[in-house]
Amino acid sequence: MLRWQTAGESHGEALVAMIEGLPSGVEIRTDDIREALARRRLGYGRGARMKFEQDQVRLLAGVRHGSTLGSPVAIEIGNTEWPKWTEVMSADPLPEGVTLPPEGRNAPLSRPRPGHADLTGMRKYGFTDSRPVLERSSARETASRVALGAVAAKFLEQALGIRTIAHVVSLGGVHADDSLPLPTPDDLEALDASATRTLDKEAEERMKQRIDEAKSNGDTLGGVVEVIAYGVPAGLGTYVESDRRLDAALAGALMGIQAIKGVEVGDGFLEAERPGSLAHDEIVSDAQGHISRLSNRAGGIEGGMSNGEPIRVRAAMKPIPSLPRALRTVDVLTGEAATAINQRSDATAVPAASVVAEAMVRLTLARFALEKFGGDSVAEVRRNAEAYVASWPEHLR
Ligand SMILES: Cc1cc2nc3c(=O)[nH]c(=O)nc-3n(C[C@H](O)[C@H](O)[C@H](O)COP(=O)(O)O)c2cc1C
Ligand SMILES: C=C(O[C@@H]1CC(C(=O)O)=C[C@@H](OP(=O)(O)O)[C@H]1O)C(=O)O
Repeated sequence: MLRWQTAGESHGEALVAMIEGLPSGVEIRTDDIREALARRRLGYGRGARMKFEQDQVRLLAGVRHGSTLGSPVAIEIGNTEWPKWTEVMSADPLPEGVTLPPEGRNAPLSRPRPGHADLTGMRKYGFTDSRPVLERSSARETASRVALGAVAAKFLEQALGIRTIAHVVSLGGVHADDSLPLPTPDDLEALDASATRTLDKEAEERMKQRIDEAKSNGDTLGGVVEVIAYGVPAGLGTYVESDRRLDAALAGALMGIQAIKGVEVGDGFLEAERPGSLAHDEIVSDAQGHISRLSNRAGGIEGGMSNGEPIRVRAAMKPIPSLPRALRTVDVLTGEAATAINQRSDATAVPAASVVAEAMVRLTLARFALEKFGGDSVAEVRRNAEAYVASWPEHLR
């Protein structure tokens, strides 16, 4: 089974990510990971840190001469801010006699921020300061998952021809025109060039205006992102047990991203409002006698299995909870009313969240594809997948 794990604090020395269970022969370069990480840093409304934080990537293990070995892949992403944080975040006790002045970045954070893990994290782990909580609950961690997603993407494409794309469908209540054609992986350059990762230029201008307004009001914005996966063969996941459903796994993977509060598969919540006659994807036989669909409202998943249509999932992100216009809280040291600490922060990170969501979809599809097809080398996975499809009667392929 494909497994992955990450470690690292937001202002620690580095993030570390591992993925185990990939076959040999996946071609991957440090630059592929670097590019994915650069994409996550961009986006209109990102805060100051993203302007100077450079992700220093090292492929530490599992890859030789640009190709995976079948052994665990380990990736390190160094924090360029580390020199400023070495003492505050030192793993070892500070040398005898060295104490940090209780100001600046050393100041105890006793005013938990609503909308963050701060308050409950302090109670749960026994801290009187939210620093140890925010260091790991911060979305800095998503850089590790994007790095892993870049590796999964190479596997999916090389073994199975699966490609993904992610975009922003709404930001701060401004919706991109949903009658526009869905983006495909060929739109990646255009999406990279877009400040809000949307192909609707007119909506983009309004989104940017909305972000500017929010910023000048000391406020923040959320939005909705969508990931589409093309070329996924029918039959990943299963209806036979709930915990093996592909839709459930994708929903869990997306909900596991910081600040994601809702997930839709296909037309999702809109489906609940439609009559059955307008909610499903009718099956027809085309001119060549091949089975096909008249629509894809299901988002490529029926019965917990991919059905061969593009997979389409959406995630709703809440507004960034660290507001310049600070929210009310209580100082846990004095019990007195206070306003939440507000360090520099993003006005919105919805474009970045689309990149993170894509990484989670890639990882989840890679896990399900390996479960279905197995194989210790890319060539073996490919052979298994081809034999599987070839086993269907001609008209079902
Ligand atoms: C890519 C990304 C960037 C984020 N940047 C910030 C930020 O700069 N400031 C902030 O307060 N929250 C930021 N967040 C959101 C917090 O990490 C998130 O709201 C917090 O972890 C609590 O969310 P939860 O209740 O869903 O875990 C970001 C989230 C993501 C996905
Ligand atoms: C560092 C990243 O995002 C951070 C996510 C984040 C949060 O609270 O989630 C808060 C901010 O960090 P800081 O408080 O150090 O400015 C963001 O910059 C990143 O995405 O790489």
